[in-house]
Amino acid sequence: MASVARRYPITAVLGTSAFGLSLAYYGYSRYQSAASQHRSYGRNGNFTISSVAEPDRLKTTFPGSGFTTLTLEESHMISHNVKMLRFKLPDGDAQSGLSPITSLLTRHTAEGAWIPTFRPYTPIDKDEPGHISFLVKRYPNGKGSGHLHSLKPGDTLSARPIHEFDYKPNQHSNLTIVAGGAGITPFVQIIRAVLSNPADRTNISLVYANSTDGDILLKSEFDELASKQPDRFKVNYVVSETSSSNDGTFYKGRITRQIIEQAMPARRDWNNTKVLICGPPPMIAAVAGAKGGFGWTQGSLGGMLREIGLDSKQVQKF
Ligand SMILES: Cc1cc2nc3c(=O)[nH]c(=O)nc-3n(C[C@H](O)[C@H](O)[C@H](O)COP(=O)(O)OP(=O)(O)OC[C@H]3O[C@@H](n4cnc5c(N)ncnc54)[C@H](O)[C@@H]3O)c2cc1C
Repeated sequence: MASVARRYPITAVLGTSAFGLSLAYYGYSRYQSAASQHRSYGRNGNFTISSVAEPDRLKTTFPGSGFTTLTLEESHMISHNVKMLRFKLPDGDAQSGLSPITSLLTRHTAEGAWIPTFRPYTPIDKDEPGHISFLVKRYPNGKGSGHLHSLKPGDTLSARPIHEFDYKPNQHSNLTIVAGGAGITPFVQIIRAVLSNPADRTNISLVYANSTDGDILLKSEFDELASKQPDRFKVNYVVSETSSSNDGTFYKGRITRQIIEQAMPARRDWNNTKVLICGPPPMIAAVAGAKGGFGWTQGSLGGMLREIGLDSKQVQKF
């Protein structure tokens, strides 16, 4: 995931150097510009899967500029380090109205700090009116994840949308998605959007890597989608350590070039294929080459995807 790089502006500014300050400004203006760009996407700067079908009935929450205040309704741990957080939207009748793939840039100022912390998180719910939910993995000493895990019902969070990837039905014949850990969250929206649209013929192949099989997020949903639409959605789980209950359906170890090649369509169909990748920076570096500019740019294509002959235009790093 680009998170380590996206952290740089804030950590640098804590060092109070002029360089740190300019990095912080650069980081924040990038988010501003991403949000402005987002405003150009449809009604209220957003559209949803449901808005495609019923554009006039939709009432959306995020205006496309400025931060919106969300109130935590409830939260619970779903694994040893991942929490599900369900927030109330300011208008109980509205949906989030976020198009795939849009994340929310959260902002909070820690006690005693003089500069806010900004971190992106991706809503994973099915656009239920009045609510928005996140799955947040906690990192040791994590500023953003630690803050979200510490929130109690009634506490508030400021967030604004950042559009990460402009998805159009049938734009690609195949999407190969490579995700690591909580890096799956940006792709949940797009997987649901593609597979719930009968007019969309895009095939999706997911390579999803985790430390243990217990860390796999939303596994039952992915398994159900794969069993209902086996020609359109294939899942390949890769786990470093498998439990004794592993039934042999996982690849053991780390993502390899062979796993990716096996997940991708036949080489003759690569022209219209897009590979999307999000996960820990070392995983992104190994699979697709490191992001550039402290994580603010795509960086050149490297790693396994370059070795197998993909072009940088066919790959999007998050
Ligand atoms: C587009 C996008 C969407 C995202 N959506 C989600 C989401 O829905 N849910 C979610 O949980 N996260 C998501 N993230 C990651 C999130 O934004 C933060 O980067 C993450 O929570 C860590 O931030 P932190 O402030 O807690 O940790 P930091 O204070 O930045 O770092 C604390 C420690 O954790 C380590 N660390 C931080 N990030 C990672 C990582 N990715 N892998 C391994 N070690 C790491 C650091 O090395 C450091 O030692 C998303 C990231 C992007 C780019």
